[in-house]
Amino acid sequence: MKAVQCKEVTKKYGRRTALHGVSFSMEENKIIGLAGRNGAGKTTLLKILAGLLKESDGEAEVYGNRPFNNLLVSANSIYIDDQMNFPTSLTLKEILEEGRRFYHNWDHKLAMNLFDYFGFHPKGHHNELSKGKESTFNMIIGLASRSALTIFDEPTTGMDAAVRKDFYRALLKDYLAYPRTILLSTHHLEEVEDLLEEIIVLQKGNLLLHTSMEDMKSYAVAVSGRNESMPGWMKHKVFLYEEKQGPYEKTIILENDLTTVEKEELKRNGVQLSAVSASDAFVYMTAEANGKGGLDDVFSGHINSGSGQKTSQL
Ligand SMILES: Nc1ncnc2c1ncn2[C@@H]1O[C@H](COP(=O)(O)OP(=O)(O)OP(=O)(O)O)[C@@H](O)[C@H]1O
Repeated sequence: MKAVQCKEVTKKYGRRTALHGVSFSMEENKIIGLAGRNGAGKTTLLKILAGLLKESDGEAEVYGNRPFNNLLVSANSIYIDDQMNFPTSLTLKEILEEGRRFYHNWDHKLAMNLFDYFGFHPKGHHNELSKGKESTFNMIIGLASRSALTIFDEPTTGMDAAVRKDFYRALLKDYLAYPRTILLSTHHLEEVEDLLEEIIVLQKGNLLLHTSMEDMKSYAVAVSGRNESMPGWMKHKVFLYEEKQGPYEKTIILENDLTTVEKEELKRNGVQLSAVSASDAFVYMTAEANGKGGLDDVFSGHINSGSGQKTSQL
């Protein structure tokens, strides 16, 4: 059975459309990443799948059920983000007890072991935690719930590097022991790319890509060399990014569909081919061609300000 199925899911907030007819499906028992630039629609999509928001058009299904206001879906899924609120009257330990009562797969031993490992005080309160500690506590709930669909929306906000590493390890260990469908949105693809089996990329509310992590790792290739060494057929390739290195040389990031013959010709011409990591490929493929030039232009004063005046040279 599909864990998630989205058919032409659209979400409008008033006149703003956050998702434009997004369609994809996810097999169960996989760890899938959701990536996209700020405002791409990640949280909106995840909240629809968690049943917290209703799609304006199209259909989202979680294990064959429409998630909005659906108790069956709520009982079998969990949505973790950095805005979770708990009754202030409850201690941290009491919150975990409540988790045990609500989630039928809840592993209280795991919850308490992680609670102790990360140094929480049983009588502490959620609203007194630092940002990183709050995310760590929420992550414990997400893992211990062992929900069939576990959704982490930017779960590492505020966590320091060591805690993030612990979180990824705990997630992987527990997933291997108790496979379930885990959907994880992140702005730090480089940190999770070895954890993910698939990746979904949203751009401005549209589905840009849904592919295996293996394919994402070879999605793009960097081609560097002298301008005259680039064969004419290159212009028919999909350029993700191009940068001049002085007047005679350049580096081009291409979608990696080069044939063996093409690669050999490039090498014979002295052009260097190098791999592009999945996280770099993501940055290139979602870079905005906004007509404003690059960041370098901002600092060299080439961008027009809103008033049409040139900004001053820094
Ligand atoms: N409650 C809301 N009312 C109006 N517009 C909203 C609301 N929530 C989100 N939006 C808009 O919908 C779009 C998608 O927002 P969303 O939070 O889903 O993106 P995101 O990919 O999670 O962003 P980020 O990475 O910055 O968290 C944005 O343009 C945002 O301004």
